[in-house]
Amino acid sequence: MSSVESAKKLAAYRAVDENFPPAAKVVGIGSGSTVIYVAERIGQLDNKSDFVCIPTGFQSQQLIIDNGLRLGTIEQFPHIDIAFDGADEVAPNLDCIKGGGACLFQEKLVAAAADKFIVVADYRKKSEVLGRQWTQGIPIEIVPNAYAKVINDLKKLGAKKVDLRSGGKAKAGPVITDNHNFLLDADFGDVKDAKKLHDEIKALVGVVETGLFTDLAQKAYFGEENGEVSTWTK
Ligand SMILES: O=C(CO)[C@H](O)[C@H](O)COP(=O)(O)O
Repeated sequence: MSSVESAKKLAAYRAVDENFPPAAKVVGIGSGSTVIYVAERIGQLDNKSDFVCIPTGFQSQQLIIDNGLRLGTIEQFPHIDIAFDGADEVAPNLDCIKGGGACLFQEKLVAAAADKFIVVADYRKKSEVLGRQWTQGIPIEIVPNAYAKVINDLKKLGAKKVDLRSGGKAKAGPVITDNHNFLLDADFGDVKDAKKLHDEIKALVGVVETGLFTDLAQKAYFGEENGEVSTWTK
């Protein structure tokens, strides 16, 4: 296993071991490559028939099923005890950029519905200022036919570059999210006030949600290159 992969696993296992409430009834499961290890660890619990897991997208739903966990929906269980998720970049105040895996809307829905939101990541995600490590831009989910207007609006707000995320080799044309929307990646350089920028972007007609997660995470676990785990707490 590479050092990055083992860092992800260490962070995820430690986060579950230290935070999973013995009496949990509803648990949010995020998306991405680090959360794979969260689902694996939760799947090793003896009491896994006692709680349901709420996914943040298609991949997350498969992780829940593959690890023998009970699947529920956010419509059935709008109050979540604890949610675990990865991040693309984390600032010391625990503001995050998320959405690299195109799941940001459901990830934010689950995080916002959770009493406790724990971030798991490897050492590359730590950042003094958001926008310095994750340089491809802030992911923004938009209603498809609004894309041209929202690109113009984002440039007026100060974005240096805005890309309509494409499917690359896997799909000609734009990525379609689990909610049948498009994604923009907007590069604003250093993000000094994530809440303010989020509010400005969210106010644009056509925007569904932004990948700026502010005031949501209580603790972040980082797997380090040397095999240790460090934490940042709000
Ligand atoms: O926000 C996300 C998906 O939309 C992921 O949580 C984020 O991209 C981190 O993924 P990984 O653990 O693979 O680095």
